[in-house]
Amino acid sequence: TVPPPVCHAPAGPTLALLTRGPTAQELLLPPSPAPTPKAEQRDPNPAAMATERPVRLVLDASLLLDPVGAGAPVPTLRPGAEALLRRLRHSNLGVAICHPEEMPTTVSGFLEMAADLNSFGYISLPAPTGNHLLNELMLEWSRTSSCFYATSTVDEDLFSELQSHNWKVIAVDNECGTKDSGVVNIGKLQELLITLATLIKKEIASSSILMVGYAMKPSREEDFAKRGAFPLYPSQNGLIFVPLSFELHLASQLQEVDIILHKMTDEIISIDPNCSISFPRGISFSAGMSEVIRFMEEYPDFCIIDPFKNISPLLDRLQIQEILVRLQELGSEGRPKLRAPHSLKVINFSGSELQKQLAEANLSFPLIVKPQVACGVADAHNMALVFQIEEFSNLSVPLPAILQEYIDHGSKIYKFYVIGDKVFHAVKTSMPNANLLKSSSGDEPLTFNSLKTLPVATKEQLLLNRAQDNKSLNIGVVEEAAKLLKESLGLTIFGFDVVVQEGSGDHVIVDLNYLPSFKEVPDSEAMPAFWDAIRQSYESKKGKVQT
Ligand SMILES: Nc1ncnc2c1ncn2[C@@H]1O[C@H](COP(=O)(O)OP(=O)(O)OP(=O)(O)O)[C@@H](O)[C@H]1O
Ligand SMILES: O=P(O)(O)O[C@H]1[C@H](O)[C@@H](O)[C@H](OP(=O)(O)O)[C@@H](OP(=O)(O)O)[C@H]1O
Ligand SMILES: [Mg+2]
Ligand SMILES: [Mg+2]
Repeated sequence: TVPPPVCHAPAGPTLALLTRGPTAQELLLPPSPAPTPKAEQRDPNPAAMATERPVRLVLDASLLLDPVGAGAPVPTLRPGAEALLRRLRHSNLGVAICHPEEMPTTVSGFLEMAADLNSFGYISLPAPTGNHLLNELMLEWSRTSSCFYATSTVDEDLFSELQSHNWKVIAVDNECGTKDSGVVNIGKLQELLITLATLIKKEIASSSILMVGYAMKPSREEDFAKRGAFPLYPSQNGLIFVPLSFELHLASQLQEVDIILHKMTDEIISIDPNCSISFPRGISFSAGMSEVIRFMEEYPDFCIIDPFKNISPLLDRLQIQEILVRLQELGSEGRPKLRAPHSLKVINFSGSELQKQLAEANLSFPLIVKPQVACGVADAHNMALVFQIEEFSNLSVPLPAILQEYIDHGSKIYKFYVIGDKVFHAVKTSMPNANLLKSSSGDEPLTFNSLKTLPVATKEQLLLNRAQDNKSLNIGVVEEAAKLLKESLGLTIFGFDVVVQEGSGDHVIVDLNYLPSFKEVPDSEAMPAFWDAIRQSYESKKGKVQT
């Protein structure tokens, strides 16, 4: 195969940019963020100026390779490096991995593969000779971008050459440290992102730039990050996002951060099902989240999205029911009724009074049975559809449970998402009418997990539904409910599920969720709404504190 063209800078030690195909500039780095419109069109909003200059980050090989495995036949990444690369991949920074040219190909190949996997560029750094250490491309970057060089190897000559061209050097975890005052020294790789974010924020030096520290489970972080939700390079409305690391000292991270964004239910260890949940009562959290809780007790004015007490009711399907019942005054003449399903809390399924209780709660079979605990623990989504009272014996749904009226809704569900002051909704296939499910369940309850094994309608059942005269959704009624929910819940981002009852056309809200994934909303709409919601929440909280 023809060796990739190598673009060499002028004589002397150069950075040979190994490229395949287009010239180094296009290939080496993923497209940098869109350049700001020309000065005359520049948005006066300082946050818009945040997109003034692309930010480029060059990672030296020493930062990523596991020093313990040095010289091993197969190179390995240092602990934490894989997470760092994954986060940088979605950071909207221009990133390149740099390694000495004379490095064994087993190692350089490994790094080049890591670069390719993460859509980074890579730079092969020939042995330093003479006094020119930067090649033309890096010099050009210095002129057009804010540039950062992160390494675990001290090279004073390279550092001073970089700094003379306005590069910021970050030295990570190097034993001897560096005398050079301009170099930012940090102890652990996990500190790199927040250090970088702090430097970027300082570089932009606009008071409107806000740093958001987020805490959620890795899979949820990845889902958001892949959509571009967490840029390290300021979003269009001036937000910078960094992961909060529970392995580092929290207070020092929060000194740099303006907002905490969290999904506390991802950090729940257990919930006491026998006590009514009222944060913090009934809930035990991970050590990391417990530290965030203590921090908020000490600094109640710190902006957190969202306050634990506001989220707490959404962990409890009984409290969700109480919230939804309050909405029922909404209905008005000539418009579909918006309501909660009839429901009843039970602490066991064998109560002799059960039949009587059901009648008092205006409940008849089929019933959908859900754990009272709505999320945060593994079995929060273990449910059952029960067609007759006999099927309650040995029912596997966690107790206490909520028995809910099952609404025949033609297997169509409307997932509404309130993101700041915007309301989105998506239509998804849902469970079919009860008669279609009963036939397949004999005299047994239909048990399922709503996240993993929801018994949604089959193609045939969907066709059957088509024939029905399904009442359509009245968006106005639901958007009014969304507005009321937002005011009463005090939440920045939440979701709720609406089904339209066949026959009556009642709009029934069957579920309420905190910080859902709103996967169905296109990124181009969801991300700006997500960022605006965060900034609005911050500004309204700050406004309240100042008054
Ligand atoms: N009362 C009801 N009548 C008819 N169908 C229902 C009812 N409640 C729930 N469903 C159906 O079951 C699905 C799961 O129920 P629900 O949304 O309450 O579970 P969840 O575990 O809270 O799900 P999520 O992941 O949305 O939080 C709903 O999406 C809907 O398809
Ligand atoms: O994982 P727990 O704490 O049990 O709570 C779930 C929520 O109840 C669901 O609403 C989430 O699904 P969506 O993000 O699609 O709404 C669901 O998100 P996930 O399916 O991405 O994990 C969970 O957050
Ligand atoms: Mg739901
Ligand atoms: Mg839910």
